[in-house]
Amino acid sequence: MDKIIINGGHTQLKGQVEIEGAKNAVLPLLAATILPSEGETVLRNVPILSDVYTMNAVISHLNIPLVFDKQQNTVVTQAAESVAIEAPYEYVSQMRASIVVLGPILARNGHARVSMPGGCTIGSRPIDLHIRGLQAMGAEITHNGGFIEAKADALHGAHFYMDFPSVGATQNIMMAATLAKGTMVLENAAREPEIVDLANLLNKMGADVKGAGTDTIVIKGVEKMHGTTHHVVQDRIEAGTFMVAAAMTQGNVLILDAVREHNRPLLSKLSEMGVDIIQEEDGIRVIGPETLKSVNVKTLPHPGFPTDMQAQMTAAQAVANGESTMIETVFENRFQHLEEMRRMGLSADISRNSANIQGGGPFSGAEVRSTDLRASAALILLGMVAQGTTTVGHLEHLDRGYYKFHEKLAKLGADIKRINPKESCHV
Ligand SMILES: CC(=O)N[C@H]1[C@@H](OP(=O)(O)OP(=O)(O)OC[C@H]2O[C@@H](n3ccc(=O)[nH]c3=O)[C@H](O)[C@@H]2O)O[C@H](CO)[C@@H](O)[C@@H]1O
Ligand SMILES: C=C(OP(=O)(O)O)C(=O)O
Repeated sequence: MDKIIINGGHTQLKGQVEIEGAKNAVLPLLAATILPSEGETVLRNVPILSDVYTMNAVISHLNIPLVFDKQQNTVVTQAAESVAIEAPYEYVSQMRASIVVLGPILARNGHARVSMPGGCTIGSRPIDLHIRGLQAMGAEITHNGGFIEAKADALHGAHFYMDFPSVGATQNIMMAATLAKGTMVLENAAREPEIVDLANLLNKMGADVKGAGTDTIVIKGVEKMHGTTHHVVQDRIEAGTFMVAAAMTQGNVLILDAVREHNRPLLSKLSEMGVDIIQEEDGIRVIGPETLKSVNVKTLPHPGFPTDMQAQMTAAQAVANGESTMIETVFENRFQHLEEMRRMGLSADISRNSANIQGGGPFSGAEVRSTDLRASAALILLGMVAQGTTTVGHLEHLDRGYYKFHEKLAKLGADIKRINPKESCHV
């Protein structure tokens, strides 16, 4: 099994780093390729990640011809005359995000069968909002044999208020509404940059989506959609991870083409911690201070502090001077990395969704395991600060969302290597 080995305690990251296209944008964009009934769709800046392979497999399974050119980071799909109705367990069990094919398959076929995604290590992750949104548009939904089956002779527009601004539900409902009759008004919608990226692609495909990036999205149904070309937005979570890495290692790193607007809550917290943030022509430079100051952080839906940066920010609080509280409000079980960090010397008390962190260390290298995607990145960041050798296992989580993470860190000066690279998952 692959492992990352870090020799830490002396790392000062320096240089510049390129960031990939966003995992959380490209997965729904790939799902949107189900919608066009004519033409070719070209997605550029597609990251080489195991989740992308999984979504590509789902799309191909639906009879949509798809070619992934890894040299060019491009996916090309051809509109299918007839799209299959079923996304099987085999794929959905590998990646929860495959649930976002439900809306587009239903929109194209009037009938969709998607395996129930189930929970994952960070929480139970129900899909009630996806289902209620589709029901509001006239879909009949049944659960049978581990599948959700959705049927609608003709989806229609409606008003739907989401109890919580779910990212996936917003994407599913938006895509279902593109080909519905009439106007869909989605209130308390998610506002993430990845939602805006999806709306931009849908509009280029001929849809009529307005308000993405605000809490009310209005989708006027159109007769049909066509292929187009689209550049996937930058991964703000990968960018943020390198920002935190620079901050934790007294580093000086230029995050190329980073978008300040997409990482505002993180940048503001890093500034409070004493980190220098400089906007340059080519990106954002992050300079870590000699000693980081602790700050309290609470995760929230965008534009609040992203839950996908919580583990990495917890690693930063661990090395910062002082006590801090991390409150996780989005997922109910997203503190497993703390247990692994304890093995490296972390002192933290967890009470429900709140962790009190006594920062400052000292930290020593240890053998730890990734428990989820962002936990793996956070453990590697702490490993760069801890004295001695840290070994991080279960890299299948890391490969879902980071492309050549260890190589990028090594290029910035970290003493890090990955062993058994041949067995690595597609990457
Ligand atoms: C592929 C992708 O883009 N994944 C991101 C997406 O996940 P995802 O789209 O799954 O996240 P959601 O925004 O839907 O979930 C947020 C919260 O809402 C709850 N919920 C969601 C749907 C629903 O029908 N009912 C319900 O109760 C979830 O259990 C969770 O507690 O947004 C999350 C929140 O920013 C990120 O951490 C994930 O990285
Ligand atoms: C939780 C994440 O992703 P997913 O929703 O794909 O599990 C993440 O990207 O941190």
